[in-house]
Amino acid sequence: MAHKRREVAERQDLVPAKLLERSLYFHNQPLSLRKYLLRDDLSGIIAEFKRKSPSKGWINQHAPVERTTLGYMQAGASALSVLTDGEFFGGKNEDLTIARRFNYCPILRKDFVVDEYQILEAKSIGADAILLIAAVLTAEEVLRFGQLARSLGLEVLLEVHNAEELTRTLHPDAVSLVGVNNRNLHDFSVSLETSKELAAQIPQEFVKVTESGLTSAANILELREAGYRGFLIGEAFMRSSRPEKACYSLVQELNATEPITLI
Ligand SMILES: O=P(O)(O)OC[C@@H](O)[C@@H](O)c1c[nH]c2ccccc12
Repeated sequence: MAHKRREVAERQDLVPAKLLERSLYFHNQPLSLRKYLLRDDLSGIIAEFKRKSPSKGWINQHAPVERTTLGYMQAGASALSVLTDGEFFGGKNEDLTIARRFNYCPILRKDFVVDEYQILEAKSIGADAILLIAAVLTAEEVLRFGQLARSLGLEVLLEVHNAEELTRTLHPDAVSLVGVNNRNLHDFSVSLETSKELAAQIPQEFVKVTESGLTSAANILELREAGYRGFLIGEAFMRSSRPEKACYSLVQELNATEPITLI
């Protein structure tokens, strides 16, 4: 997080917050991730563009962001998640601006938010929603960052790993979706049980998203049963040389079990 703070300070030297804030006036009304996930004619899949990760190293160095994100949406994803962190995930802000230019759908900006400036930045690059990670934030920060995001029309997905993080940081004035991360931050192991166990503790008013380690239609159906409406999937798609095709196959697999064909 110290690295993130330095990076934000450098960017703020280039474009001061006041200047960035004034430019936001010209931006379009964001799309609601909540609403897209609650539609029952869509898959609920949030397809992620991620080149590398701390647990796996490089996952995909070559897939172009234009073709991949456009392909994800054509395949039947409900929304996109784009990593903009460079150090650990090989992303950049430009990846999100490109995804924005090519797609009409909610886009989640995935980064480590430690400063208000990053929220102005998220809006300025065309995001519709931001991620706040409970494990690295205080309850006061979640509230402050969440309210700023809301005032800009951005939705907040609060990421938690356990009940302690959930009860400590969940604030209805700041958060509209809760994401349960199945990946253990300490040893990177994944268990879908994490999502199953926490589901009942998340109040109804929040849209539930399950994150990490999802690989099959069976995983999605199982977690939908448990109350989840959003399914964040990165690696299972990105490890293919054509991530959008992997997404298409998963949606087809899901369609085979659905009474209606998902669009
Ligand atoms: O690649 P996976 O196992 O499908 O996981 C996607 C997503 O959940 C993961 O990238 C993620 C979840 N929370 C994060 C916070 C920061 C960066 C990345 C993440």
